[in-house]
Amino acid sequence: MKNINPTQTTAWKKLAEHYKEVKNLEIKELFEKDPGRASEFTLEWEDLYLDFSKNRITSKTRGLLNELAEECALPEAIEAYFTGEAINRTENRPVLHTALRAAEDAVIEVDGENVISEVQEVKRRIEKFTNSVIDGSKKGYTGLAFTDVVNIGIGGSDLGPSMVTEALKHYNNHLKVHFVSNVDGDHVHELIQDLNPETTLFLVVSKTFTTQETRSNATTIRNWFRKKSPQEAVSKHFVAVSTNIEKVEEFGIDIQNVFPMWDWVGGRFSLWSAVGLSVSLAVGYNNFEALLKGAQKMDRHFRETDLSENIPVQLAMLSVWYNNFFDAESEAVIPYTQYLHRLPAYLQQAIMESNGKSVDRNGKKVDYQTGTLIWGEPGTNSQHAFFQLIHQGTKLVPADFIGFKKSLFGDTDHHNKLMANFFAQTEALLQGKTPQEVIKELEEKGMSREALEELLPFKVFEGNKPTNTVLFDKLTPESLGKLVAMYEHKIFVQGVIWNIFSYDQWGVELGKQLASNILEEIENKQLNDHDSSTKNLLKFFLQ
Ligand SMILES: O=P(O)(O)OC[C@H]1O[C@](O)(CO)[C@@H](O)[C@@H]1O
Repeated sequence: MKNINPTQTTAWKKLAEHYKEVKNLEIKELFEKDPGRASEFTLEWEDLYLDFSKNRITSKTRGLLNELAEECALPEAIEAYFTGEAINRTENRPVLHTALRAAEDAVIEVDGENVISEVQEVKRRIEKFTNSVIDGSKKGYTGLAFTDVVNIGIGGSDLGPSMVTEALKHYNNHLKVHFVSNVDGDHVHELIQDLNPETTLFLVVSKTFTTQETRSNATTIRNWFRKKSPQEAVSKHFVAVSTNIEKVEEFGIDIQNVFPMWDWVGGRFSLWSAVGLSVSLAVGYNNFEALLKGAQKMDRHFRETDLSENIPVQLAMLSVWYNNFFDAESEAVIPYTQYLHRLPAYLQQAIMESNGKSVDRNGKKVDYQTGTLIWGEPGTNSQHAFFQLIHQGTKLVPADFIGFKKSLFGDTDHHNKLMANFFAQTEALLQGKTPQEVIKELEEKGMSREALEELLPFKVFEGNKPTNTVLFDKLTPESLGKLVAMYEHKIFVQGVIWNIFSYDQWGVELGKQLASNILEEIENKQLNDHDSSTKNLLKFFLQ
């Protein structure tokens, strides 16, 4: 991958000039002037309809953003990504979550070995295991079939599987799937008090198998389980997903019960591997496979489509436009389905752990903005929570609105209301409400001139707030796969443009180290040297 400072490119300089022409443009005027605007800035692909016309862009902006992508050598970078080049340079690893959903006959080599056969082998194991748990042929230590599954993991070993399991709840079978992640003991104790050890399967999911939270939760659960069952029962109830077989064995999980994963899969991109075992158990292997299929289709689209028509590329470049030229610090993701209520949390890790970097690929501190802050909640709940700030606050918050033409239960009354809000919000954010419109409205209500003038400034909406609308036919495993892969590739593109390494996460280490030192001090009631704030806090805690 090339090493290019984006701000030194010709396209960046042109964009900086162009920004001055565009920054005060009103999107609604652009619509008035150009009847073809909506179709110009819409991409339709399979069951996905992406409308990005409600953005502060013109055709020239789009052209320049595409030039920037070209100048930053994005096409070559995409090839390096898909073909297994070690683009995670600080860990010297390829980044191959795409191999997990590649076609069976694909050839992707790591150290001269085609990894696809191994991937397929693990998938067959996932399938067999899933079927045996669902049909009840795999039994617990007293001969009963499993009713509950607990995924023990954190970060990428939790957020992806739990987001997808929630998203696909409609497709669930009889198994109840739970997630425990936080090292907060109240999380795990709250969960186990209602579980029957005879009918519960535990999946200990940890790429490294060294993560404090996961090891603590797994230990607590194993101790609880051991009190209620004979020693040999552990092998019937505990399964692990990890790259670290040694540590798994040391922990006491039968080696036969280990599903491997690989160093070339980043934790936050691992839901497509055996890390997604909980998903497969919850919705059945065929649905898991359909999820992968959706992602595979998005991979193809991303790899094979011209930059200007490429969905993840266009979304990424718009995000760069707001982040680096408009100084927008955050982006909201608003899914109009309750099923996707964990999507913002999932994307927080995927996006912020990947692109929250301030050192470029030369090891030099960047002098431009990188990773955006991500936040969101489902609509319509979010409308009654933080939309006030998006509509009338001082900050610019570009937002992705994600909706579906059909609901899953087919209640059209509700769905029409939901989607009316979906369309109304992006329109309101675009149009705003002018002083004239407010005056007219208040006059019609018979308000006195004096009262009207006092109220006027509070009732005006500036509008001109950018949104992308992502509309799918229906929330299915396949459409979800496409959606998640779309964001994964958006992350990749932004990392290329910002010239940073998106696939390491050194920034999470320091806190872990300090926590382990402080734990020792707390346990021994012996405080070491700290800043006076931390020292006082620790003293207060220990009192
Ligand atoms: O799967 P593991 O190794 O337990 O790691 C869990 C999470 O911890 C991190 O390394 C850091 O928070 C994430 O990247 C990862 O998803």
